[in-house]
Amino acid sequence: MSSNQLNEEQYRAVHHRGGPLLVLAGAGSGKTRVITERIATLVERDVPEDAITAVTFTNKAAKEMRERLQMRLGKKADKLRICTFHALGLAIVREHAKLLNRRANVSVFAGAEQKSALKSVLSDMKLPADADQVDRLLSRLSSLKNGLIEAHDNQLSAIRERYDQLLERMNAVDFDDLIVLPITLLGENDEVRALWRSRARHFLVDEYQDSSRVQYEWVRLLVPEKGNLTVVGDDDQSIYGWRGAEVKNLFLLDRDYPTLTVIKLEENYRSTGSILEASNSLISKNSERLGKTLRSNLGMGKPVRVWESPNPEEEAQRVASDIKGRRMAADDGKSGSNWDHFCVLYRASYQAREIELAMRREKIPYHITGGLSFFDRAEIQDLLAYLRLIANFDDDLAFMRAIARPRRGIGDVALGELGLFAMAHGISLLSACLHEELEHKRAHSLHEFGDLIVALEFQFKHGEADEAFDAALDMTHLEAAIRAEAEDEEKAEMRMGNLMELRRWWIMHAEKGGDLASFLQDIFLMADKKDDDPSGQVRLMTVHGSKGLEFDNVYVVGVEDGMFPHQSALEENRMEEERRLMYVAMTRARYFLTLSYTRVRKRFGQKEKCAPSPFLKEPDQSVMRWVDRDTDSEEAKEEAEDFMAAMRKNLERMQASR
Ligand SMILES: Nc1ncnc2c1ncn2[C@@H]1O[C@H](COP(=O)(O)OP(=O)(O)OP(=O)(O)O)[C@@H](O)[C@H]1O
Ligand SMILES: [Mg+2]
Repeated sequence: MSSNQLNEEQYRAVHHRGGPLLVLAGAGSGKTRVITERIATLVERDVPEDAITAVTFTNKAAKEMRERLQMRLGKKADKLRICTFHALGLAIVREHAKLLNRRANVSVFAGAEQKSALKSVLSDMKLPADADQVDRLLSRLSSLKNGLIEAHDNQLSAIRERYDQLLERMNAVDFDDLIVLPITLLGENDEVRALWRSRARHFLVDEYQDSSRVQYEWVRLLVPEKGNLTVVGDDDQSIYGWRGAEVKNLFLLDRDYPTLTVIKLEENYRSTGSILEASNSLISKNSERLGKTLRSNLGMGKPVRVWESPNPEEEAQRVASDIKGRRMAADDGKSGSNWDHFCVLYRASYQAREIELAMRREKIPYHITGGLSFFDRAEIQDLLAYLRLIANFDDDLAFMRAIARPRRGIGDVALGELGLFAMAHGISLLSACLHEELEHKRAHSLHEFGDLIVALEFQFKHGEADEAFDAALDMTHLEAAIRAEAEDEEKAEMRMGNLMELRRWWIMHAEKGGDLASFLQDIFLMADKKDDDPSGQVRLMTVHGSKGLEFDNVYVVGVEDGMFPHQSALEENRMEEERRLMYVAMTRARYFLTLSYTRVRKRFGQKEKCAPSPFLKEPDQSVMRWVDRDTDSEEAKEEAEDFMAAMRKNLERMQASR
C-alpha cells in the first residue's frame, strides 16, 4: 500500500469508531483506498479477520484489494472475506444448501443453461419458445427476481415458479438467485442471520452507488441500525441503472441508519487539473446530483485532446501509432513508462475488434479485459459441459450439451424417452442412463454414455489431475471431433490451445488441493472471464469494465452522437446515465486523456455519417484541444516530451514518498 499520508478527511473515515459511515466523494478521491486502509487498521486493532466482510464490484477489484492487504498484513489477509455480492451469495448458498433443497455442489446456471431451462419450461407449458421470446422472458424474470417489476402478470409468475422448480430439481441456481436466495435465508432463518452477522460485524461496500435494491436488502439484513457499516460511493458514477442499481440507496441509508456519519472527500489524487476540470464541467450538466467539490493536486497538466478521424479503422490506427510513439519517446530506461500505462476505452465491446487489429499491426502487446469471452467459445463450453456433469450427475443441462457433442447418434426421440423415464423415476438424466431398467433401442448407447461419465468421475476423484483431464478429452472423443471438424489445421490448433489453457488452470487448481466442483465455481466467478495477467500490455476494455481503475494515458474511442451517448439511451431518455458513464471514462486518466470520434461508421451494415458527441462540447472548452491531423505529428513530438517529463516527476514523487 502506498505510504502517502492520508488527508484529514480520509483519516477520519479510516479511523471512524464504529457505527454506520458513508463516504461520498468524487472519482479518484481515495474512496477505495479508505476501504483498504480501514480494513488494515481494523485488523491491526485486533478485530478478528473473520468478522470483516468487504464487498467490491468485480472479482478483479476484490483480488486487487486482497493483494494490497496481503502486502500490509501478510498471512492474516487470507482470512478476510473480500468478494463481490455474487461470490458472497454463492458462499451462503453453498453453506446452507440443505435449507434451499440443494446439495453443496450446487451448479450456477448462466447464459446457455438458463436459456435451455426456460425453453423446456415454455415447451412444457405449450408456450412459444423461440429465441427472441426466451431472451425477453429471461430479462423479465430477472427483473421480477430483482424486484424491479411486480408480478401482476399471472403467466409470468407461473413461468417463474416452474423455472425455479426446475433449477431446484437440477441442483442449480442462477445469477439472480445468488442474491435473492440469501435474502430469503437471512430474512427467515435466525440462526443463519446470526452467523452471517457475526462474520460481517464490520461490513464494507465499495462502489455503493451501483448496488441494487435487493443488494441493499442484504445490507439491511446483515447490519443492524447501529452496526459497523462502511459504504463508499459516488452518485456521479452510477452506471448500472438498467441492472437495477439505484442511487436512491444513498438516500435510504440516511433513513434506515439514523446515526449515519457522512464524510466527503474533496481532494483528487488521480488526475491533472485539465482532466478533472473537463470531467467536472461535463458532469455538472446533470440535474440529478448530490453535488460535490473535487480539487486536483497534480497541477493543470496538458489539455484534453479531441481527435477527428475519417473512420474507425483510421481512428484505431491513430490510437495505436500514438501509443507507440509515446511509449518509444518515454522509453529512456528511467521513466518507467510501460505498455500497461495505456488504456483504450469504448462504449460497446464489439468496438474492440478494430483496436485489436491495429494493435496487432503495430505489434503492440494488448489485453482485452472481459472481451470476447474465453469461456463462451464452443470447445470450452463443450468440455465444461462434461466437467460439470462429472462434478454433478444431476446437472441435466450439462448432460444435454455433453451428449450432443460429439454426436453419438442419439436423437431427440431417444432423448425424449430418456426424459420420460427419468421423470417417472424422479431421477436425473444421467442417473436414468445408468438405470438397469432403462430399455429401448438406444439403451445401449445411453448406458455406455453413463458408464463413461462414471469412469471419468472416478479418474477425477482418484487419479492425477492431468491424466483425468486428458482422459476427459480423449474418452469423450471431443478432441477427435474438434480436429475432424475444424476448417483447417490452424483453427484446430487454436481450439486445442484454448483447451490446454483450461487444462493448465485445472492443474494449478488441483495442486492447491481444489476439487472439480470448486474449480467450476471459480471459473464461473471469473466475471472478467480471463484470469491471465494483463501487466505489460495495453489494456482494452469497455467503460463499464473500467470502474475504479486508473491509467496514465486514456483514449476513449467512438465518442459520437448515437454511439456515446448510445442511441438507445437517447430514445429512452437516459442521457444523464450516459453522461455519468462518460464521466467514469474520463476520470480513469491520470495525465493524458484523448477523446476520439470518427466521421463515418458502419451501423447495421450501412455506412453512416456521424456527428461528434455532445459530450465533447459540454466540458469547459478552455481545457480541451481539438487537434486535427496536420498539426498532429508536430504535437505528438511535443507531447511525448511533456509526457516524459511528467513520468519522471511521477517517479520522483513515488520515490520520495517511499
Ligand atoms: N492521501 C493520498 N495521497 C496520495 N495519493 C492518494 C491519497 N489517497 C489516494 N491516493 C491515490 O489516488 C488514486 C485514487 O484513489 P482511489 O482509487 O482510492 O480513488 P476512488 O475514490 O476509489 O476512485 P474511483 O471513484 O474512480 O473508484 C490512487 O492512486 C491512490 O493511491
Ligand atoms: Mg474506487
